[in-house]
Amino acid sequence: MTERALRLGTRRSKLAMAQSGHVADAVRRLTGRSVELVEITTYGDVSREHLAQIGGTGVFVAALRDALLAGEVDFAVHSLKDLPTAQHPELVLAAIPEREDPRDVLVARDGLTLDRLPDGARVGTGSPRRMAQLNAYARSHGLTIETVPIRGNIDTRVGYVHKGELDAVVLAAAGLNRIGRTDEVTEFLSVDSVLPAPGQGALAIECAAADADLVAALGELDDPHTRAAVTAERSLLAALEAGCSAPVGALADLLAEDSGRGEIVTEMRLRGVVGTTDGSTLVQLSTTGPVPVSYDQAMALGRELADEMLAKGAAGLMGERAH
Ligand SMILES: NCc1[nH]cc(CCC(=O)O)c1CC(=O)O
Repeated sequence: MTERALRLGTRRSKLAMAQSGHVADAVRRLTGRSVELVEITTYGDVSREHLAQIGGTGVFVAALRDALLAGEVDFAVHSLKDLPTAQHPELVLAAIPEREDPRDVLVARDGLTLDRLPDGARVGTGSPRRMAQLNAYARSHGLTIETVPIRGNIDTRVGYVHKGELDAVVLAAAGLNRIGRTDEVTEFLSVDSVLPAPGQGALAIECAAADADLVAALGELDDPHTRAAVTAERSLLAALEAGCSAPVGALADLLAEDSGRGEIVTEMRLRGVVGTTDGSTLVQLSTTGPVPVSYDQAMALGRELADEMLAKGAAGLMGERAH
């Protein structure tokens, strides 16, 4: 008897289709089963409002989860950074595959980089996190830039630069990589200047917790290092009681030392930032913890850093909390 095809619920955007396509291929290779894509439109795709105004996390995610819960699809692929931190009672993140480049990038006219932007340059981003860190960078480098709130899919955002309406836009490297447009990047922004969103560059593969066989099969795609890192980043975000539209950046990475016989990983480092969108105040801290990192340790590292950031006034910088 042949098993029926697995149904992968996906958004229609070019980025979502690319992500889902890659995961579908991997699942086919792994399970030998056929996988079909089922397109679903989410509120985040149709709304013209700015994301920060829609408020609330998970606008891209809700419709996919509804389809999962209704049994219309078997699994779904999300950009992890769009996923609310709260664990869904009936769904499980069966796999978090190896993360892509987590950095933000600049796509600017004439090959410009951040420190060569002209005075008064207009830089498009709808993300309070990016605004806060870009404006802080500008202030500390004696630049004057104007951050302009934009949103839309990658084509729309890059289009503002091509049409001459903006000098630059800031996007996630991973998104451009996945749709094959990395060559349009004019600068990969150092994480020392701009920390990415928690989970940026990682995907989450979600299915019903009750579907034990599928949970196990999809689990083959899991990358434990990525899972530990994004768990710490998302724990920080949750402990700050912030959502995906809050001005919070976080990045966990593994620190290695040369043992004389090759590199050995010694610690996990977690860096976090919160700031006002005008960049006048940033709280930026980091902490380290032992490896290998259990789930509980990753969670604890995030909470620990959040506590330190809150003690330095992080809560007062986040403004209205999105729920
Ligand atoms: N907020 C939209 C979104 N969700 C995930 C990505 C990029 C891919 C990723 O971070 O995994 C993007 C686009 C962007 O921020 O430029």
